[in-house]
Amino acid sequence: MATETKEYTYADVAAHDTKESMYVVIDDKVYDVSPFVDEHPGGEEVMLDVAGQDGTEAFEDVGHSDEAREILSKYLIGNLKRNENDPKPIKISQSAASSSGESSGGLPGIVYAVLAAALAAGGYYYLQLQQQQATA
Ligand code: HEM
Repeated sequence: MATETKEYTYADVAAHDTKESMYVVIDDKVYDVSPFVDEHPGGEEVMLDVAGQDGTEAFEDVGHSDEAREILSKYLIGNLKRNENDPKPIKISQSAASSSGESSGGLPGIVYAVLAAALAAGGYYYLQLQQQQATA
């Protein structure tokens, strides 16, 4: 009740990554879910996977019910104060898959940029073609 909008940094959250004291970030809000770990219908393992981290994607991927969201809201302790170099929300399924192969960093960004450029160019030529056809 007394805890209103306290601000936590990612480092504050990361310090609570055990079953006994577990903070988790969901949608930039910080939850102390320690009392719930044992009760979680999905098991404690998955909770431990996101303990002290941003579990937004993991939480959303499961498609939790409104009831689950209500339970979550009971454990709200504050807001996350994000810094630029904080890690991105982790995704359980991906972190398991990507642990085997190490791909070079920066690539996805370039891939998106090239795709966007290709789409833009494609759209432009398509419009030009249409105009040519209309005036012919
Ligand atoms: C952090 C706070 C969390 C809360 C309060 C929470 C709450 C709940 C609740 C109430 C259920 C029962 C089904 C429902 O109502 O949707 C559930 C199921 C489940 N949760 Fe969570 N959950 C949390 C985090 C997570 C995370 C991080 C994962 C990671 C993948 C996860 C995975 C699952 C799975 C797999 C089930 C389905 C279990 C089954 O039906 O056998 N949960 N959770």
